[in-house]
Amino acid sequence: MKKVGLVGWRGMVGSVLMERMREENDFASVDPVFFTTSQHGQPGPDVGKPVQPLQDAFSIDALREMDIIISCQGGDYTGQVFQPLRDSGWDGYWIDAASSLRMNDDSVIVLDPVNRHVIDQALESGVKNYIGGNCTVSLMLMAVGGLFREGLVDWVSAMTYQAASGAGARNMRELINQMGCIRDNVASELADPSSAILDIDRKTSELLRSSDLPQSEFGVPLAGSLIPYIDKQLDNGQSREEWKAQSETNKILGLYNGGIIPIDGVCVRIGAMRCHSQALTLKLNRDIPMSDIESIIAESNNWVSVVPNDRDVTMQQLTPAAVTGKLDIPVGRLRKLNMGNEYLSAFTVGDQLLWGAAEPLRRMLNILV
Ligand SMILES: NC(=O)C1=CN([C@@H]2O[C@H](COP(=O)(O)OP(=O)(O)OC[C@H]3O[C@@H](n4cnc5c(N)ncnc54)[C@H](OP(=O)(O)O)[C@@H]3O)[C@@H](O)[C@H]2O)C=CC1
Ligand SMILES: N[C@@H](CC(=O)OP(=O)(O)O)C(=O)O
Repeated sequence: MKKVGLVGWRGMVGSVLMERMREENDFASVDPVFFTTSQHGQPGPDVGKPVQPLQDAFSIDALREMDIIISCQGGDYTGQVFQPLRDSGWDGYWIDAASSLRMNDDSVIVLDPVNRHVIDQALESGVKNYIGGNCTVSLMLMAVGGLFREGLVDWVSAMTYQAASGAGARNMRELINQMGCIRDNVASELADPSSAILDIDRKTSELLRSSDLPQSEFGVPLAGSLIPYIDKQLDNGQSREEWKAQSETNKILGLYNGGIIPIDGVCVRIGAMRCHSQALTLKLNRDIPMSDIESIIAESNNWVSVVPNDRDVTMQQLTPAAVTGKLDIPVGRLRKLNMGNEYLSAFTVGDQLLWGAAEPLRRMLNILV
């Protein structure tokens, strides 16, 4: 049985990974060793079989014992440990949720329902680093990867509606605290049906602009507002999150050696908890019937489904509230746009911690064992 070192399993992404591994009985087929940066020596988690006490995640000697390491600990940890571990001669498989190694030539971005062929080729040629993609990119490809696979896509514009979870656990808490604070601020007016809505609105706006609203994580209000900027600012005017769309998608699809498909858009943080949504405009290279488009999308993997472009069904099925905590990838609002029959609109929702983070890593581990 392969020795698998798990780092970052206590964090938000790591906990979702642990949940999925328990659900799928993955621990039965590996010999798991749990690492920590802060709780060295404490008992390991319950995974249905005895495990050693927690190992020191900074010990190169302990890490070197592993056949496979799977890290959800974040980019700083990867930056500190990965290269010294490789320099020590360790030749095992490194699976990582962090973005640090994604674009390296000796790494593959894993999303096996979309790029199993790329993964298989890399395994054959001896690649040892398998990195989870950016959540927004992975969710977009789980949704409309079939159209790329069929060679139908000229370009894509992705306008995103990204959940608080992408910014971290503390940000999720802050979003709820902001919501509670906004409600509490006008509780008496809300209880009185005759109170004036413009008074409620004025008090709420004043609170949003004041320092009384908790905002140490986001820096600004998210509840009752939105943030049209995610990740770092780049010199070309894109945010780093927007830059990832084209670079990571083309790498996942194995297109980075030529024939790049342009992908660009605006990434926006909204007050959802853990589901990212995206409004896509796809420029197709020919006019194909909607029924063919729907079948290509629906048949491209086991998790995607087409939601009919009907108001009631859309409101019930194509929302973060409906999708949260599930592996389902619904795609709806499919229609040809006024610009012409080659212009397709689509809206998709996906759980940012499942297919957006933990699930591709879990599946890569299973490919290796
Ligand atoms: N692919 C993607 O789209 C996504 C990737 N990520 C990546 O995953 C990384 C980890 O993100 P995330 O899971 O949000 O990080 P967290 O902050 O939730 O956890 C990171 C680590 O913090 C330590 N920790 C300290 N206190 C606690 C506590 N009270 N509860 C749990 N853990 C604690 C744990 O390490 P220890 O046990 O060593 O103390 C834990 O592994 C990110 O940095 C990013 O690189 C994140 C989101 C999406
Ligand atoms: N940037 C994403 C989350 C994330 O961690 O992305 P990445 O794995 O590319 O750093 C978001 O904020 O929603």
